[in-house]
Amino acid sequence: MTLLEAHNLRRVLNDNAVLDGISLRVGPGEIVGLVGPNGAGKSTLVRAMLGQTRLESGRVLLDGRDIAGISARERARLVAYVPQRTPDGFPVSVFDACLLGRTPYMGMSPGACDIALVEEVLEKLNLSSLAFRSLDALSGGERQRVMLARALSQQTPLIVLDEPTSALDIGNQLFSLRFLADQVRERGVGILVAIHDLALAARFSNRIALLHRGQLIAEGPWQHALTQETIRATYGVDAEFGELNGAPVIAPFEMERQGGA
Ligand SMILES: Nc1ncnc2c1ncn2[C@@H]1O[C@H](COP(=O)(O)OP(=O)(O)OP(=O)(O)O)[C@@H](O)[C@H]1O
Repeated sequence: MTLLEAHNLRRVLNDNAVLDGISLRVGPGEIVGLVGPNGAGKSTLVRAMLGQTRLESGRVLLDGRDIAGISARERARLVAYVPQRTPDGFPVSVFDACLLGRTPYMGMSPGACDIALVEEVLEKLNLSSLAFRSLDALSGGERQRVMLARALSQQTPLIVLDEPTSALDIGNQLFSLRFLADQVRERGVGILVAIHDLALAARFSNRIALLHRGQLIAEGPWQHALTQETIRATYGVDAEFGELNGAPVIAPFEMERQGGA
């Protein structure tokens, strides 16, 4: 079974193919790490796979059905999205922001089980002390952690995240990704995560999809997708690989100049 499938997606902006024939799938119980340099098309692909982008061609299947034919409410029961940027000017409490994640299941107002679930998620993510603070009054990293809590409150079989650790310190980066990996193991959730940190991507993903100029350059286990050749061709840097306590280490170096200067 596949939770999310993209078939031959093509998106052109300003005569530029931002997505150029991309096919990708995410199944239950796996984390797919989407990596690639700035402007590669990661956010565009993420939004396309959520049915939020007009496409020149291609189609996206969510839970086996064309996403265009699935209502917003049903989509929200199937997939939760953590966007790259948290909206400003959103003066609700942390608790209410997470409760919004329960909207696809609620009638006019939240039930006791919705409230209990949000309380539980906030506690598990060490956010209970912020529950009644306004979202607008939080730091960037705190807000990013709340957006993850909101997505988890949605209790979907699929979670799509666009750079969910970009504002987090190293402790919270590890904590958040470990928490997501636990969701995969315990609940069989499928995850698509766009992320810049190649070592973290390698450590937590079952599969890596490497995007460059709108095309998938490599896809597979990180040892296959992230090689000196693919990193050189996409990021324009050299890389050395290692392992520390079982965790991959990927160190970038400036490429040596050919022929000197
Ligand atoms: N509205 C737009 N009009 C024209 N070009 C756009 C528009 N939105 C995005 N692009 C271009 O599409 C390309 C892909 O952008 P996208 O945001 O998907 O990249 P990304 O891989 O997520 O980058 P980053 O790592 O910097 O977040 C970029 O070259 C960007 O400039």
